[in-house]
Amino acid sequence: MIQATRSAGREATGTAGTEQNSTTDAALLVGREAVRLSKRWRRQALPLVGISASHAVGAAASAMSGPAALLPVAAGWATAGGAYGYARQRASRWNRLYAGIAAFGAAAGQAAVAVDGPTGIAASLLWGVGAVASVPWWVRHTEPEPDVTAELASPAAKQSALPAVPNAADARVERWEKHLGASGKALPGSKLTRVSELPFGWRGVVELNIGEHWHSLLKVQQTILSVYDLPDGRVFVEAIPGASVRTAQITVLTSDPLQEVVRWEGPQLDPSDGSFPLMTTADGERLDFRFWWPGGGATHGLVSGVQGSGKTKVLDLILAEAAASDRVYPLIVDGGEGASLPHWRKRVKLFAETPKDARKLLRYVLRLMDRRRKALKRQGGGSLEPSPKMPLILIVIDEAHKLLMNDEDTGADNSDVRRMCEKLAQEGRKYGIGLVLATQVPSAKQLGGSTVLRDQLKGGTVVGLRVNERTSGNMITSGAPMPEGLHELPAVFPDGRPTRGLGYMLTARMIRARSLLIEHPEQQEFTETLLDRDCAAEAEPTLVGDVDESLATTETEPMAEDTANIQRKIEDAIGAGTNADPLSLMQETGLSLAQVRRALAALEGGGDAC
Ligand SMILES: Nc1ncnc2c1ncn2[C@@H]1O[C@H](COP(=O)(O)OP(=O)(O)OP(=O)(O)O)[C@@H](O)[C@H]1O
Repeated sequence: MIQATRSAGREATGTAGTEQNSTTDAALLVGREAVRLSKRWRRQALPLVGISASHAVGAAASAMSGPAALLPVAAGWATAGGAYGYARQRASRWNRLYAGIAAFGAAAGQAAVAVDGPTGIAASLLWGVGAVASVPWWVRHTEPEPDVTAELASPAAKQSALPAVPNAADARVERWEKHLGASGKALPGSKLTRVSELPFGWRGVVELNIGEHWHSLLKVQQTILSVYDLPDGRVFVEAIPGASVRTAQITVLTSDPLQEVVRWEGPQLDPSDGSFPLMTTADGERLDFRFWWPGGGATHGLVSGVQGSGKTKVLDLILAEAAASDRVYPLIVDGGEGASLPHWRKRVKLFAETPKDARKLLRYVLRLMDRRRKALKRQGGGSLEPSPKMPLILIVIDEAHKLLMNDEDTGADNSDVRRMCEKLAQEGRKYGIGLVLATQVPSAKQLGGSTVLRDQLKGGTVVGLRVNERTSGNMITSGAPMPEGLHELPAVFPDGRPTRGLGYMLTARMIRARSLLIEHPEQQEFTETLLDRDCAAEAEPTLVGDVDESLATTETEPMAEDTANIQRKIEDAIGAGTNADPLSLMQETGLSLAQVRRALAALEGGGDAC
C-alpha cells in the first residue's frame, strides 16, 4: 500500500517534471530561434531599435518631473551623438550624412516625446517619420545574413571557421593528368599544380615522380604543345631556384607577345647598378644588359646572330645607352670595314674600320689600362667604379670573328688581336674597361678558339639571336639544356613577319626574348664624356681609315684582285645602274668596302689609288 502510494507519488512528480522540462525546452527553443532571427535580421531591425529606444527615452523623461527629466534625454542625445561619431569614422560621405540625419532625428524625437508624453502626437510623428526615413536603409539591406546555423553545428565547422571552398578542377590540370601524368603517358605520376594566369597564357608548377629530374620535362615539350594544342615555341620549362629538382616552372603561351615589336623608349641606364633593359621575355619580363656591377668592376658582353637576325640593332642600342651616359666612353672597332656601324663613325672618339686601325685602338686601350693601374693603386685596390670622372671605357667590336679568327684564305694570322682582347677581357674588369663583341655564332671557334675569351664573356651578358646551323660549343647555356637550339628559332612568325631580334639571353631564365628596337640610333643624344686625368695624358692614336691605310701598309689585307679588275667591276656596276655609293657597290660587286672606296677615289681622281 505504502509502496503503491510512493510509486503513485513518483509518477505524479515524474509527470509534473516532464511537463516542466518540455515547457523549458520549448522556451529555450523559442529563445534560440529569436536569437537566430535577430542575428540574421539585425541590420534590418536596427532602425526599429533606434526608434523604440528614442520613444522609451522620451517616455522615461516625460514620466519624471523637474531637472531629473533632463537626465534620460541627455543620455539619449549622448548615445545618438556617439552612434553618429562611430559611423562618421567608417562610412562614406553620403552614409555619414544619412547617419547625421538619423542621429539628429532621434535626439529631436526624444525631446519631443519628453515634452508631449509617450502617447501624444510627437510619439506618432517619431514612428511615422522614423519609418519613412528607414526606407533607404531597408532597401539597401534587403538580403538577410546567410544562415549558417547548421554549418556551425557540424563537427567540420568546429575544426575550421572558414566555409569550405568547392575544389573546382582546372581544365588544364585535368588535361595534364589525363594525357601526361597518367600511367603509360609521357610523364607518369607527374602533377600540374599552382596554375596562375598570365596576360598571354598561364604558368604552373610541375611536380615529377621520385627519381625524375626536371630536365625530363624539356624532352617532352613537343608532347606538352600537342596536349594543349599549341604551335611550336609556346612552352617554356625552367628550374625553380632553390626548389627540388623534381619540380619545374612551366610557362605556356596561348598567344605570342613577341610577335609585336617593342620599341626602345630612350636611355635607361641605371648609374647605380650599371644595367639597362635590352630584351623583353615572352612572359613580359625585362632582361638587362650590364656595363658594370656596383663594386665589382666592368662586365663584358657577347652578341651573336646571323645576318639579318638583329645583331647590329642590339649593338646600336648598347652604343646609344653608352653614348647618352656620362659614365661610359665608347670606342668602336667595325670588323665590317665600316659598313656595320657607319652612323657611329663621327660620334665616337675612335672608330677603327680596318684591321690595322683595330690593332692600334686595342694597343691604345691596353696603354690606358696601364695608366689606370696607378689610379687603382691610389685607391688601394678593389676595382674602379665608373663615374663621370672615371668613365667605363667600352670597346664594341662588330664582326669580331673576322678579327679574331685566322683567315685561311689570305693566311692572315690574328693571334695578336686575340691576345690583346684576352688581356683586356681578363684584366680590364677592375680597371673599368669593358669589351662587347659581336659574332655570327656564339661559339669559341668564332672567338678564334680562345677559351679565355669564351669564359670571360660568359661571365657577362650573352645574347644569342637566330643562327643558321646547330652550334657546337654554344655559349648560350648555363649547363641546363636549352628549351630549343638557336638554330631552331624560326626566321618568321606564323603571321609572316620576320623574327628579327628574337633569341635568348644567358640568365637564370631560359625563355625566348626579343631585343628592344632602336629605330634611329643616329639621332640619339650624345653626352660628351671625358677620360680621367691619367688616361687623358695618353696620346690618342691616329686612325688612318680605309683609304689612307692602303698607302701605309697592306700587311693585314692582301689584295685579292688587281687594280684594273676592281675598277672595271665598279664601272660595270655603275654602268648597269647601281648607285655610285660605296655600300651599294660593295653589295653589288662583292668587293670589300675598302676596295670600293679606293677604286672610287681613283676613278674620281682619274688616277690609280689602289
Ligand atoms: N628587335 C627588333 N625588332 C624588330 N625589328 C628588328 C629588331 N632588330 C632588328 N630589326 C630589324 O631588322 C633589320 C636588320 O637588323 P640588323 O641590321 O640589326 O641585323 P644584323 O643581324 O645586324 O644583320 P647584318 O649583319 O646584315 O647587319 C633592321 O633594319 C630592323 O628593321
